[in-house]
Amino acid sequence: MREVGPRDGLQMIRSVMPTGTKLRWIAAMAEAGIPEMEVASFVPPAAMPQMADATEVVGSLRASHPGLQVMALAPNLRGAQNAAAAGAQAIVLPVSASEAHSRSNVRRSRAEQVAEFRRVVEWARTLGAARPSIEAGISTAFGCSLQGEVPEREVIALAAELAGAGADAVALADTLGYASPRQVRRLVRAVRLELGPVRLGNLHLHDTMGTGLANVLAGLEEGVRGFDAALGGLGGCPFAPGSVGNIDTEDLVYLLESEGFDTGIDLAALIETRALLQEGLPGEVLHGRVARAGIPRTFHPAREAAARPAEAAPEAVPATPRGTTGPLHGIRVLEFTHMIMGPSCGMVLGDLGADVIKVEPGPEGDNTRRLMGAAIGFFPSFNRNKRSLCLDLKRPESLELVRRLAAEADVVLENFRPGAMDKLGLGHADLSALNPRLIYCSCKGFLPGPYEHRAALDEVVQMMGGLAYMTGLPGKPMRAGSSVNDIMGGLFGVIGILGALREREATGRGAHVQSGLFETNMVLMAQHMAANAITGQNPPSFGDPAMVKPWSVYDVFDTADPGEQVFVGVVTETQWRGFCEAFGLSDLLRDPALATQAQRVLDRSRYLHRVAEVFRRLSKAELMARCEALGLSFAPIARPGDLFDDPHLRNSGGLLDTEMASAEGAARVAPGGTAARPLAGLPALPVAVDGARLGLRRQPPRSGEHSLEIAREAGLSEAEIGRMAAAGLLWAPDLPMAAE
Ligand SMILES: CC(C)(COP(=O)([O-])OP(=O)([O-])OC[C@H]1O[C@@H](n2cnc3c(N)ncnc32)[C@H](O)[C@@H]1OP(=O)([O-])[O-])[C@@H](O)C(=O)NCCC(=O)NCCSC(=O)C[C@@](C)(O)CC(=O)[O-]
Repeated sequence: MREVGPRDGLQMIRSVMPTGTKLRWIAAMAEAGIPEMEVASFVPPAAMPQMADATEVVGSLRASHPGLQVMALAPNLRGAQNAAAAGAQAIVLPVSASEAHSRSNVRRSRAEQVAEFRRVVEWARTLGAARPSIEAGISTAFGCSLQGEVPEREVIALAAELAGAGADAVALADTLGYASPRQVRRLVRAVRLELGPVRLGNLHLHDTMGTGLANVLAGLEEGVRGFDAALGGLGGCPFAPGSVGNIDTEDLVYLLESEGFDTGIDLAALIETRALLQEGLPGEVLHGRVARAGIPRTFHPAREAAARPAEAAPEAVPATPRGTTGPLHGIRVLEFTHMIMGPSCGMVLGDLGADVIKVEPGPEGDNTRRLMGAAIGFFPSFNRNKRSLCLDLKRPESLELVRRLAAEADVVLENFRPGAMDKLGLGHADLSALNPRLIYCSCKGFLPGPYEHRAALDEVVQMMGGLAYMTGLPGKPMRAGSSVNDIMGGLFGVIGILGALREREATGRGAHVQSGLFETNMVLMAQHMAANAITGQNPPSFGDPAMVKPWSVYDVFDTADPGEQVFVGVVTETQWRGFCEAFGLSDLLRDPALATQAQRVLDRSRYLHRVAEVFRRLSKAELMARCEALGLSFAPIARPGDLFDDPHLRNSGGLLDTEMASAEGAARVAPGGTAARPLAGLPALPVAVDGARLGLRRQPPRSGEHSLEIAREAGLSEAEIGRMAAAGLLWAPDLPMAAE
């Protein structure tokens, strides 16, 4: 919070405030907690008699308020030198984006004022460590009453030029108060991208059109954390006709505190300082809604609200249960995917609360819906919590809608063949040029390198990446029984996206995230590569009887129930003792050849057949109950169909009741055309946050189920949507299909 009333506010008032009253007013505001203030303007007193006491004001405040950041405005080198001599810790030099305003305000062209700014920076450098910081304030950044529109690209270029000239910060000023929140978002975003977050200075807003506080919110959303304001809403630029008051400091404090930002300012004490302002400016009308209405009893400063126990909080909207909105609520993902790797990445983002739009070819949608055999379950497993938009991307007329969506999206996600998205005009270069904040995630077979042009499947990378060797029998490589790399590759994509989202908060810039199937498999192989490096040998595979199991008991055993097996693990000395005693094998404890785990591991044949005999006499249920009572690790050998009834999964929110209708391949398996289970509990994400699981907000969509609502949200008129549908560019189940 920077108070600019003593400078921007007073320069618009004809009467001159007595220096003594001014100093008392500024002191009172500082004591109310205002941390920094523009207290004067170093201009010729003849031009602005209100500022004739600038040197005295700055000098006196530096002496009386060492904790206050004392700042001043100076239009030129001479003013900056005077300000520094008086003791100003920071100097703001105005540089107009509007040529006409520049000539009216500082009687120089914009280029001449930039040159003046350079001179100021160069002079300041000669002062060494004690120099004041030099800020550039870009006036009329959002429009000008003299010139009219101020092109955004000129403001961005000016900001870059001033930063390049050595500005410590570059602030954006809406001198006329014409800005809208949308304009603030765009310009702040672009300038921040150009300068980085550190050198983006304050947002200086006026409230001419009543949009001041709305613009503050837009700035906050774009990461701005410094705002100028004037007590009593005074202010304006005498050289920009039509310029009226700054946003009001008291109202801004009310807004920021209510939004949870701790300004460190005592609002009541601040409002009291209006009396001193009024005393110095008798007859002047002061603005400000909070001061007029009084601070409501419902107001709780951020620090106080944070310290209040939850039950004492005002009747709060009940916290939205996690899983209803989720931590990625507000993030928009545009997904172009098929199979597993891309869809699983999008589903995790959707589970975390993002709005995921899956763009599918029409009218039948993603081919994955119609896969058969072992792939029959792919679609419903990896496409919940998404909306479906059916578009023909091969026709350039469709691309306008996709571009509109990409311009507003946070994330684009794709897993097509290398180069396929570029061919469509939707590659990273195309879309990031459209939306520099975009995070573009490509899930591919291989990361950049010699193999990057290759297509890949999970099985391919399991074979070439050693996993099939490690899983199979000697001479019989075997892939893992699930698409481990596809799913994990999608997850690594999510991790990259989350990192890029976090980084974007600081830089304002998106990123190209890439995730590779082969490289994912290599994460799984690290332990075996390390084993090879240590022993000098390839480890035997898990299917190889020669593999040395590192524990006393770590095997699958038959039980008395025909065909039913149980895995049991005995992995510590304590477990071994308890196990032998409980199962009538105490003699093994007395055998000196089996005294340590290291001995047992090398001589398992000496006792494992005894263990197997004992277990074969017990039912599956009895064996598991005894293992559970003993605290041993054990597991039944489950098949997929057993898992729907697993009591732990069922009673812990671990299964999400998912419609199977999107698995269209099922119609060809089950006679009669219906899947065996129209609704099935499929696994939720394996994480709980504060004890809650992430849930199902949307069933896997029908193809094109949300085409209409998405097209409308993107701003297409009904007529445009109708034309696209008639031309066979866009499909929705409730629209008449295009003529074949
Ligand atoms: C999987 C492959 C090999 C298939 O490779 P592919 O068959 O060559 O297909 P594609 O995915 O590259 O191309 C899709 C085509 O559809 C088009 N298209 C797309 N959307 C639209 C639309 N809306 N409207 C109109 N057209 C559309 C798109 O433009 C493109 O057109 P083309 O360039 O061929 O003319 C490849 O995609 C790839 O390498 N992807 C990256 C790596 C990857 O994801 N691999 C894993 C996929 S396999 C999997 O997930 C399951 C599996 C098999 O691994 C399971 C297991 O083994 O356990």
